[in-house]
Amino acid sequence: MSLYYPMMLKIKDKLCTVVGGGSVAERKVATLLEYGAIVTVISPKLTEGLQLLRKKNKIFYINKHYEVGDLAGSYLVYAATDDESINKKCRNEAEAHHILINVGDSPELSDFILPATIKRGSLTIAVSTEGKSPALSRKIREELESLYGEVYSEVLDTLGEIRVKALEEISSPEDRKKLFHQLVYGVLNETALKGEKEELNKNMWEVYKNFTLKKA
Ligand SMILES: C[C@@]1(CC(=O)O)c2cc3[nH]c(cc4nc(cc5[nH]c(cc(n2)[C@H]1CCC(=O)O)[C@@](C)(CC(=O)O)[C@@H]5CCC(=O)O)C(CC(=O)O)=C4CCC(=O)O)c(CCC(=O)O)c3CC(=O)O
Ligand SMILES: NC(=O)C1=CN([C@@H]2O[C@H](COP(=O)(O)OP(=O)(O)OC[C@H]3O[C@@H](n4cnc5c(N)ncnc54)[C@H](O)[C@@H]3O)[C@@H](O)[C@H]2O)C=CC1
Repeated sequence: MSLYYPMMLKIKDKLCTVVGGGSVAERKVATLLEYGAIVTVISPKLTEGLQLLRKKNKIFYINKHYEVGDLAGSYLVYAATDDESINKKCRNEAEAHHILINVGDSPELSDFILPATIKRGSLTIAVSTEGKSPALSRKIREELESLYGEVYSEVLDTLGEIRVKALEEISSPEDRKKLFHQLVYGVLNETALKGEKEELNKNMWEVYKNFTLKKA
């Protein structure tokens, strides 16, 4: 049985707290900001990277050691100090108030863990090992990166546009499914993906046109 339930979480404008100001905290802060969270860091020390974010007003900073009560109002928390007992205290407070927490030194104590991810526009590919081997997650991420290149960002936008149009213009769900499979399995072969993006977009729309003509 899987211990961690995979899902995509919206954290834009949510209050997220990171306890600790080291390199692990810095990495976690970076992803939180990337996804639009409002980030507070609690730590007596900050890395240079975090100090820079503070100067640019990208994060709120509370210069102190963690104390029980500091997590009040948080939606999500990272306990990323180098002190196991402090991380556990954070875990206890979060648990008591139903706040989602990731404990940097303990997948077991974490409500959620981070996968290794690839972003290509709207496409996200995530790899996780239930915390058994972050190094393997990283290796698989690197392998998938060359398989799913930047071109997928545009491909996906076009697929999305075609899908919106198809939902309006093709009434049968069976037919729509056939079309989407033709697009995904047929047009997106290796040679097409290595060619010109314009050509690929044109071909996808061509498939759509031919499909609707045949059905008309
Ligand atoms: C449980 C988890 C908690 C969490 O969510 O943070 C966790 C925990 C720990 N990682 C540790 C070490 C390393 N972490 C990495 C890399 C990444 N770690 C990430 C996630 C996770 N790490 C979660 C589980 C992910 C899963 O299920 O697979 C990635 C995928 C995503 C990210 O962090 O954003 C990112 C790759 C990003 C990328 O490149 O794509 C490397 C590799 C490297 O740097 O080359 C090493 C050194 C090699 C090694 O240890 O494998 C240690 C210290 C162990 C020690 O003390 O020795 C702990 C603590 C522990 O295990 O107790
Ligand atoms: N999840 C992951 O991907 C990884 C997790 N780790 C684990 O994460 C932890 C942190 O690692 P690093 O960032 O490298 O450590 P670090 O030593 O660089 O940073 C620790 C930070 O915690 C702060 N801190 C210490 N006591 C505190 C307290 N009472 N309240 C608030 N802040 C406090 C320190 O000021 C410092 O900024 C370690 O336990 C390590 O095992 C390590 C590597 C990867």
